[in-house]
Amino acid sequence: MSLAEAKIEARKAARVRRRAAHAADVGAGAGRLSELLAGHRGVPLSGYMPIQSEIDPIPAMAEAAAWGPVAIPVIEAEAEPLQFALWEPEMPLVDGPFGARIPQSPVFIRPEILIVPLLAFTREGSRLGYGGGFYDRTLQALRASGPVLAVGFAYAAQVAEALPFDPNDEPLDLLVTEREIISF
Ligand SMILES: Nc1nc2c(c(=O)[nH]1)N(C=O)[C@@H](CNc1ccc(C(=O)N[C@@H](CCC(=O)O)C(=O)O)cc1)CN2
Ligand SMILES: Nc1ncnc2c1ncn2[C@@H]1O[C@H](COP(=O)(O)OP(=O)(O)OP(=O)(O)O)[C@@H](O)[C@H]1O
Repeated sequence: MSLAEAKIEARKAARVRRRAAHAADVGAGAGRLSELLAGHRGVPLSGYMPIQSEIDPIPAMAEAAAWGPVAIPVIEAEAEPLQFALWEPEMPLVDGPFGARIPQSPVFIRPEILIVPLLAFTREGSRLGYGGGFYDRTLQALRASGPVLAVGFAYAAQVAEALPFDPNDEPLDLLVTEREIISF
């Protein structure tokens, strides 16, 4: 199996596990994320507007927004890093590419903490996304230009024993699930 085929298979398996976890979600994840973010108050951070069966970080983002700048990802172009637009609870949003909501009038910032959505993770800190390479490109660019903490946010059930690895894959620094905070 080629690497690309292995990633497709891993994504399929991960979607099944994530969907089941989402159906059973009682909302415990955002509390754990808040716990972690409380140690970094005022640091500019990026969350995300959940799509599909992603775990919901919005309550933790809303709390963090009381202390410092919070942003959400915006795709400016294919094969380019993501940009991050300032976000406030209840602000007007419009549909962006792939169904993720984005601000109507984006004001971009450089986050130092990225809450990263994912399909699957390993206990060694690898991550599998949707295959756009957006977070890989973004983390590579941010890591080259200054401090950044990549915090995966996922259901515990999204763990994989191993994931197909390509040299462009950027590792996570931390991972938060509804059960625990794992540092790599
Ligand atoms: N909530 C959230 N926002 C985000 C991301 C994300 O992963 N989650 N992104 C992180 O990159 C960017 C959006 N990128 C995405 C890339 C592909 C797909 C996706 O669903 N792809 C389809 C296949 C392609 C298609 O529909 O044409 C799929 O997964 O089946 C979703 C988001 C920016 N915003
Ligand atoms: N920094 C980079 N420079 C060039 N190509 C890259 C870079 N990062 C990723 N890519 C390419 O983008 C494609 C998609 O990458 P990959 O399958 O790892 O995406 P993903 O991590 O699942 O998605 P995402 O990061 O958007 O959540 C691959 O062909 C990968 O080699």
